[in-house]
Amino acid sequence: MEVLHVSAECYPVAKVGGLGDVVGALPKYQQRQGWIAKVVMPCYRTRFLIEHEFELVHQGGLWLGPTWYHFNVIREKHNLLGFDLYLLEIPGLIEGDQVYGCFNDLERFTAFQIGVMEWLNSWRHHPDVVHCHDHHTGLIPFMMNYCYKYDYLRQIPTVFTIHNAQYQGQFGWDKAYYLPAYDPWKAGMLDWNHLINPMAAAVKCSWRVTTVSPHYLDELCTSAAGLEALFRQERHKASGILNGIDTETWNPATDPRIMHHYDVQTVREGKAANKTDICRRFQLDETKPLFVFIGRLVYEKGADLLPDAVARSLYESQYALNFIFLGSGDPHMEWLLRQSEYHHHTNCKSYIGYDENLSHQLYAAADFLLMPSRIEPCGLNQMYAMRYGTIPIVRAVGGLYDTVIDIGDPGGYGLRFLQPSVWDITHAISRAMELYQHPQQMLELQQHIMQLDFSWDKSAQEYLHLYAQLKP
Ligand SMILES: Nc1ncnc2c1ncn2[C@@H]1O[C@H](COP(=O)(O)OP(=O)(O)O[C@H]2O[C@H](CO)[C@@H](O)[C@H](O)[C@H]2O)[C@@H](O)[C@H]1O
Repeated sequence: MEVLHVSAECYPVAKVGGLGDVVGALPKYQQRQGWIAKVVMPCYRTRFLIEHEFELVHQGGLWLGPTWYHFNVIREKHNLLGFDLYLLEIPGLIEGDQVYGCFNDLERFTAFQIGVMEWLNSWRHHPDVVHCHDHHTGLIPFMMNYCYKYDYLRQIPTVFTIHNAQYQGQFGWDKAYYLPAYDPWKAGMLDWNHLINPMAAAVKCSWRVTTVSPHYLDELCTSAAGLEALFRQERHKASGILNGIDTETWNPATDPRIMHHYDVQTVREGKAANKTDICRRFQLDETKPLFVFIGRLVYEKGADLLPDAVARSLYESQYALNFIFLGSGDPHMEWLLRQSEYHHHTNCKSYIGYDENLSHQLYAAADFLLMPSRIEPCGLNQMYAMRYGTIPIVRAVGGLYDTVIDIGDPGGYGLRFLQPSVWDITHAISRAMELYQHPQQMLELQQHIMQLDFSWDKSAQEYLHLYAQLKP
């Protein structure tokens, strides 16, 4: 069985968020389970490209409307990631190390998808499945089905995984000429609300659709940024497969990014040593419980609620706790967090920016991780936190609902709250403070969550079952 993953991100080549983590790990686990897994992504000029050796495997050309682009496909030479990694270079269009947010994202990602189609069309054999991730690859299932040029690829099963349905990549019909000629009777497959919507097109045209947690799939049927009716309609071919985590990259016993390694037996001392380091760096009192938030600063993640929750919790607890925020994104939210630090500088610190090393160090040092998400398709941070013995405080939504059980419920090991509101977050923090007063109970919980199995093995198996059902 051979699967080709198509994605805009793949760790450690280029990562903006959780999509990169998943596409960097799932193929590796699939490969270990005896399949052939390959990844193709755009060739950004990241450090990975500069520091590793690549070989040219294909040269071709593509039309983006009236414009002709030459493209190359290069392969990483030494199989460093545990699977074949292909980068699609389009000189003059995909330049620089930026993944998203260029003025011409539409052209970059549409050309990337057409390039993938052209390359696939030239293969002498077929992959058994083409697995696309999120809207940047959402036009591929449509092109495989309805573009005359790619008739040869129609029999290949396609799977589309939704990591975040908030971003759909819509654009106007005036840009329809970017696509290679397609059956005009099928134009409706591209349309949602009078726009070309790659996310909707992928849901309609893929053989199977998956979401990154079962609960998120249920939520999409009632709340999907305008696509609810579509999800209800296509529910029969959709399933929720919970993400795993790469337990080799994320292992407190070996993680090269953290200062003090530890395991289940040494978690108390190990976390204390990491906490001391971090608290010294951020000039915080290490005897107080440490709460951290790590993530993209966007409305979905509820980051805007944090400043008020911090102020209230500090006031109620008489400044008996500390916060560190690591994130970047919406400038207004960045400003809010900076203001929070300014007003409560003895107890609250923020690092505005992206820092992979610091994120690992915070998972290792913190007592609690806050995730007040309004929307969370799966969430990886809570699983990383648990692997590092950090107790998650999460809003019961999407994958957070599927992965964290409240300590008040049988078998529980985390803290859950219902509403994305300052009041609910503050209440959850006060429950955590109460727990912190009982070191033995904390230790038992830490040891328990470190042993929970969130590895990819089970989920990779579920994808295998799914692929096996797809017979051309
Ligand atoms: N400033 C920063 N510095 C360092 N590291 C940072 C960082 N900001 C974020 N990260 C890292 O980026 C990743 C974020 O992953 P998430 O799953 O939480 O979110 P994201 O919303 O990007 O992913 C989407 O896709 C994933 C994968 O399917 C789903 O889990 C998720 O719910 C969905 O929203 C984690 O590895 C985190 O440590």
